[in-house]
Amino acid sequence: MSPPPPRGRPPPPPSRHLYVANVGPKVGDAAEDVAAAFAAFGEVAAVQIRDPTSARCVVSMATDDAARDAIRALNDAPCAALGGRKIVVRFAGESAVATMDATTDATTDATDATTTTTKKKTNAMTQEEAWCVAARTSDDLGVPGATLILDFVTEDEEVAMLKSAEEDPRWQRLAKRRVLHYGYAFDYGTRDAKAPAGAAMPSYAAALLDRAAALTDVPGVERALRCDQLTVNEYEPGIGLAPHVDTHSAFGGTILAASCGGGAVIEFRLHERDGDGDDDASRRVPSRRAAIYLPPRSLLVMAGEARYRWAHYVPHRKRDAVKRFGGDGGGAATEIARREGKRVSFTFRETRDVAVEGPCACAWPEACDSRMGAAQLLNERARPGAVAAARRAAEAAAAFREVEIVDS
Ligand SMILES: O=C(O)CCC(=O)C(=O)O
Ligand SMILES: [Fe+2]
Repeated sequence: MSPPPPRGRPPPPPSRHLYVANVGPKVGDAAEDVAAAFAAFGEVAAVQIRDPTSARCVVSMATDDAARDAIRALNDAPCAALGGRKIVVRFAGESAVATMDATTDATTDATDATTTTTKKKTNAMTQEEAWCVAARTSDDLGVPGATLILDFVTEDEEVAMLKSAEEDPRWQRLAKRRVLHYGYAFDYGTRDAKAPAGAAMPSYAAALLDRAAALTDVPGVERALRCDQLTVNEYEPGIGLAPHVDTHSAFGGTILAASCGGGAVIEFRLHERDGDGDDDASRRVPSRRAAIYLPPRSLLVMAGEARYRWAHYVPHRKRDAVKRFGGDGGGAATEIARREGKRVSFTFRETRDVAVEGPCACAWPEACDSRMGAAQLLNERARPGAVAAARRAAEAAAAFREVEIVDS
């Protein structure tokens, strides 16, 4: 008798094509998010996503070496660029690449972030659908506590703010953008701001914050004058910011973000969980997404749910899909806004000190680092049950705090 054939198939030989799992629209990633995550290892030639329900894709790097480096760094490890989710990365077999070629609805050519769409299936997903089409107004956005004020910054102020930032010698270079801090320096490791930034709040801040505090019917502006920290982010076209909730323990309840230079979309993502849930994907996919276009000289005020419960995110792409002003759904309701110039955002926050003020007491413990460790926040996407456990811990902590308050 001849020996039984070896079990399983041999692994595909090295190539520039990668099979990537736990990544894709099903778990909340647009093709450009995926391209941005892999771009750290070299040029990304294409990201192919099979359909809108897929959590797998084929990423084609420009070279075999870049593909090998991506496997080494990303396989079976939490991917920081994709919200800390653990992903699988292997060389793709010919069949995976061929299957994608035959059925792919959207291929993002990540080198210039243009999208070619081949409708080979009737339910074809276009890249614009994978994007979250952005509202023009915060009423339309529908995220409680988020208010956009158009033309808040005057043209003269915009010029002065950009000039003042440009001339500041303290710029800090991050992987994809430059940042500058005033008042207190934001620490990208702890996500806290405790150390003096080496510069007081700039001279333009007082007038802006005074005017913000005087706005009527804007939740949160009553705290504007407490802002003692400013972070300036400079984004080249195509660069974004990973989804995050600004640390509850480190910053107060109102965040104000002024946009200068260029516009961009900011997307809000809500991760709701029903009970313990045993569907892994339902824990990772945002249950709601809503985006809004931030034109130059606008001010976005985030308070309440928008600040504490929803993550915000600037997608890495050169074009945004935006609703037309006054669009009623008839005709072409969506237009493409190109990110042409640099966008420089000015984010004003109020620092807080847990040692003095105690932990955050917001109503959303599942998004609250005061009650959930930062590592746990990252892990919860990968580890079933972590959210429920954290929620139980948070409830226990809240109950304990109530006792403390009653006793004092
Ligand atoms: O660029 C923006 O408007 C957002 C900046 C932001 O979210 C932050 O600095 O935490
Ligand atoms: Fe933020």
